[in-house]
Amino acid sequence: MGIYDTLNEQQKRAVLHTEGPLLVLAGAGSGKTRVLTHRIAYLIEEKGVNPWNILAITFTNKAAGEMRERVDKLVEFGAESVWVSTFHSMCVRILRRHIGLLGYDTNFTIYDTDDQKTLMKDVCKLLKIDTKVYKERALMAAVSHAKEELLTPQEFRRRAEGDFGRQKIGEVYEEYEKQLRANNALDFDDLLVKTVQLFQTQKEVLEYYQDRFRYIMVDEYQDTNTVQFELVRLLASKYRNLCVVGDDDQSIYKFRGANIKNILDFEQVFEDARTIKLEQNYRSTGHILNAANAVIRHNVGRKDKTLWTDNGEGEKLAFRQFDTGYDEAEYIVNDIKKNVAHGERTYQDHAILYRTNAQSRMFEEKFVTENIPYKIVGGINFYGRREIKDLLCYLKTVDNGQDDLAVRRIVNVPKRGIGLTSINRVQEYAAKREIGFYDALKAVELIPDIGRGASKLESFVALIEHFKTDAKDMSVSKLMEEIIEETGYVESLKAEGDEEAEARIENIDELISKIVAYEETCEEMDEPVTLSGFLAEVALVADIDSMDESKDYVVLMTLHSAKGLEFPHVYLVGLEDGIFPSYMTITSEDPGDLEEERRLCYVGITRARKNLTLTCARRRMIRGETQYNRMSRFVNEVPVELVSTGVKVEKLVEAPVKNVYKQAKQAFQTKLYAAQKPAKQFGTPLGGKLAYEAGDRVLHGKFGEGTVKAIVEGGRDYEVTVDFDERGIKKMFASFAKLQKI
Ligand SMILES: Nc1ncnc2c1ncn2[C@@H]1O[C@H](COP(=O)(O)OP(=O)(O)OP(=O)(O)O)[C@@H](O)[C@H]1O
Ligand SMILES: [Mg+2]
Repeated sequence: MGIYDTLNEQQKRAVLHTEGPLLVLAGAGSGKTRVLTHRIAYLIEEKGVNPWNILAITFTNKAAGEMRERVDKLVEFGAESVWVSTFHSMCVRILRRHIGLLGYDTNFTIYDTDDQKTLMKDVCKLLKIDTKVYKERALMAAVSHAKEELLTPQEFRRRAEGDFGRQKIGEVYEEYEKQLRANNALDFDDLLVKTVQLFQTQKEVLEYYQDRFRYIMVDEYQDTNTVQFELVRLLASKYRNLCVVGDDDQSIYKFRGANIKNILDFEQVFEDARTIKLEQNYRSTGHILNAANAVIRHNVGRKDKTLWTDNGEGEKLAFRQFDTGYDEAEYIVNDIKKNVAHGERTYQDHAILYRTNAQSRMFEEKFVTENIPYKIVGGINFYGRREIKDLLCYLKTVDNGQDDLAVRRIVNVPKRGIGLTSINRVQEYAAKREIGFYDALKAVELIPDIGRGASKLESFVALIEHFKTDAKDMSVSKLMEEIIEETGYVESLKAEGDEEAEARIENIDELISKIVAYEETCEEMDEPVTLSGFLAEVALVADIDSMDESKDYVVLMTLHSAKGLEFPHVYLVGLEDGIFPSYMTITSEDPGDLEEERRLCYVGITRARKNLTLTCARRRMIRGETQYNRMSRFVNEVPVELVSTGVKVEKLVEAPVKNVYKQAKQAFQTKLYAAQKPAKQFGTPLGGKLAYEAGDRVLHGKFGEGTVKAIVEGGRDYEVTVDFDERGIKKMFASFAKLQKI
């Protein structure tokens, strides 16, 4: 039996222990996730378990995807019937079927953080809450925390008796819930809470899923919170075949309610649970592992365990301290360039990990000027961008007119002369009649004092209704293109004279690529393509999912997002007291906070397989001010003999520019532009005359002087290729490029 031979003794024991509760508690890179995938294979192939009866829960969609891939490789038949899922997507799937039993519509909307914030603002306004005293963000966190702890608004208020501040929060929580429900919407926490409620109140549903999921596995168990634990407990309580794997040293989500007690109490909750420890690390070199062990040993509240490896010592860790954050970024980008130029590594072998998203900017700028492909995971989240949100709100409105926030966002976007006064009148009317915003719009003739605004609102409704009709027999991508076309969205971007219009249009194109990809996956999986399905998927894409392994680029992300992943070369940056560990944790009265920060450092170090570079800067600009920071205490905790601190940077060799991604995108764009009806042109109308031609010297605002190489008709506009003296060859649309003949 080939595949099980690659497991060590303890791993094998964990794989073979299939009946009854099992806890695998082990350090980073010891093969916990690998045990889970092999266990799934073993259950199916050796124990004859129906794949349909297996549920594997992971933390991120990315991890779920990887696990799915590994299982597909190991299992010959039936792998696709195994549910490999995150908590959230599992809950969405269940709720889409059964939430009717809780009085919701099955096409409920999922609110992301931005939507939640807008809603919270509304709630505060309605309750006349002073948002200087009660900040929206803090209120959102309080509500979220209550949900993680499975506290209803009523229970929350009961517990808050006698505490004026908490009472106020309780009121907010109650109203917030009311509004969500009125909009037929759930926030992220609700996905879990409602599923637990469903299981608690609907015995048959619970039993159905208990029978369905006879074998349950949970990865990254140390980061489950109360509601997640409850969900797993309910599902597993009938057959008790539950295997959880985790590492108490990697618990990094306390701020999100993760409860380390879930790991420590596992043996109590599930009596007769077996515990298996894994001690051999297969991921990293000896030096990297020793550094990780040395750092984590400074935490007091932990079960001691030491990992070993027979991978050999490997190279020493590199440590570099720079004058500024800029120098730090420059060094790292050049280092990566050098590694790639030497043919030792590809771009995707490198990951830059930082404490907070804001730290990405400096690196981004450097990557852009060096023309190195990179990807930010999280941070400037694609789906957080204005144009993407606008278009998604159109889709949401077409799908489910009950989402007031979505409708309000687009009612005058692009501008169609609908004023705030009209919108407020509609809003008031809706509130008074206790109906949705869109329903009020549909009855606009009944709204008093609406006056001249009425006809514009009516045509907005007509437009949406027209899309709704079309949506019935149109693919999602076609629908999206139609919406873009008929609302004149792109044209309006252009007309705004927004400097970023070109980037925004690229984003829109990217959204369409995303929709097409969704449709293709559905086809492959033989699942129906639906607008609700697409929106649910989008709502679920944790930031981490913007990472796509098939493309070659450097990955930048926060330490939190890096959990469970591995890279040949990792850069841990911004290692300064005040940044990492953060200022908050240094000054906190609770020493537990610093320990959590140290666990985060342990997670970071253990992502590296072969090379680990630690960097910091003496001074850096933060929120416009220069800060002088000491080297992080975590660096000091790494034994000095494991570290090399060479100061000289080798001479750089130019890396070959390999930009497959851009090329693919350009090809797509050309296709998309060509597909659009020429009647809706914007930009330099084709057939119009440009002031220059191929061979001419031209000047560009940003790229300087260059020579025009080619001019091609690109559907809506001329596509001009220019060889810039300083910046090389670039393709651009004539109307955006604003080239001047010189
Ligand atoms: N017995 C083994 N033989 C060879 N390689 C192994 C073995 N066990 C694990 N590995 C490899 O070691 C690496 C780490 O494994 P895995 O990701 O499963 O560890 P983990 O314990 O889940 O780590 P983390 O705590 O970071 O999530 C992977 O590349 C995996 O393929
Ligand atoms: Mg893992």
